[in-house]
Amino acid sequence: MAVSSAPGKVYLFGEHAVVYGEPAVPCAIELRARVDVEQRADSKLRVHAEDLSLDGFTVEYAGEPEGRPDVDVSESLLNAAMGYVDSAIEQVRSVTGEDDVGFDVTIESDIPLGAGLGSSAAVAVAAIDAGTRELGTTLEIDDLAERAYRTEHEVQGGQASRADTFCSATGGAVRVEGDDCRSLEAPELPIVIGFDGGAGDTGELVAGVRGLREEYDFAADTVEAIGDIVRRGEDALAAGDIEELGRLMDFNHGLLSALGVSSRTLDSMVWAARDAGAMGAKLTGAGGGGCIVSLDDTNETETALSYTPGCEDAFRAELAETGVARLE
Ligand SMILES: Nc1ncnc2c1ncn2[C@@H]1O[C@H](COP(=O)(O)OP(=O)(O)O)[C@@H](O)[C@H]1O
Ligand SMILES: C[C@@](O)(CCOP(=O)(O)O)CC(=O)O
Ligand SMILES: [Mg+2]
Repeated sequence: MAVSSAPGKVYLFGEHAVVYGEPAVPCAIELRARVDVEQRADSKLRVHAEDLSLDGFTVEYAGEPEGRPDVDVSESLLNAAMGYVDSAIEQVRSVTGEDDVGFDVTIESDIPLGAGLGSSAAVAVAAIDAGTRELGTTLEIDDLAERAYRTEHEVQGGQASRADTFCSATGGAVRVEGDDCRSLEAPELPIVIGFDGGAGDTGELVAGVRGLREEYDFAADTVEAIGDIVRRGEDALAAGDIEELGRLMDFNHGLLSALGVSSRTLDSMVWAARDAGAMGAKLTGAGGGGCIVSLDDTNETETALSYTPGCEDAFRAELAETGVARLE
């Protein structure tokens, strides 16, 4: 058996715009997905995912298509739910050339699903890493990140950036622009997260922004303006100017909101954080529901969020220095 874990992330800046070639700066956080992979004697895939529930049932399924879980949900929902693991296992088969190999896969994760903290990337990175190692191949981190990116690209309907997967594979703060992925020096950041208990569908939200961008020049300009914010944000990060980072995060949230990917609860959490004195606050990830990220070195934001209607959980997040971890 091989076991790997990989961290989730928050975006300091640049989600969505990064899909169209603008830069983005995500930052890995100490919430991890852990994936155990064991080769089977047959060619079946059996997945046990405690945290993935469909129609109220924990997902446990065996291979395609006859072994799909017997739950009353649409095919597209089923594909969105199983797609990342199925596609990660396909990557393992393709890297190793062992097309008929079967696996038992068990996933445990601290990262809420679909909430903008990069659970999909962490699961893809950890599954590909454990699966390839189970077959005797240890991938270089860059290769691992690239393979995990292909998984996200496939499941998100051909629309994904390398940001989440590179960040999860390497850990730390990173900068991604197209296929140029690099690690950044980052000061210690007082990250506070608010979670509304909900989720957004990354593929759908990305498609929504794409549509707006094609229809309206000013939406395309908005995407470019997010790129400008990220470039200013990099300077602020390099200078350790956390107040400026916060201002730029506020601006970034406004532009994401203009692109239609915020929600009432994300906006109320953002405002609660700002009212509590946070240096800045924005949604993180695809949006639609899920999490906001704010910067505050006092306890005020966390406390204010915990009393904010619609906020289910508020917590501080530590930067994860380690990306993929090879546990067994
Ligand atoms: N613990 C888990 N077990 C199984 N699949 C998971 C798990 N966490 C995430 N996933 C996969 O990732 C998808 C959520 O990814 P996504 O919509 O991109 O949101 P995010 O990456 O922001 O959490 C889930 O629908 C599922 O396919
Ligand atoms: C919206 C996007 O920029 C980030 C999505 O992040 P998440 O899956 O919501 O954690 C999409 C992408 O970069 O592939
Ligand atoms: Mg994702």
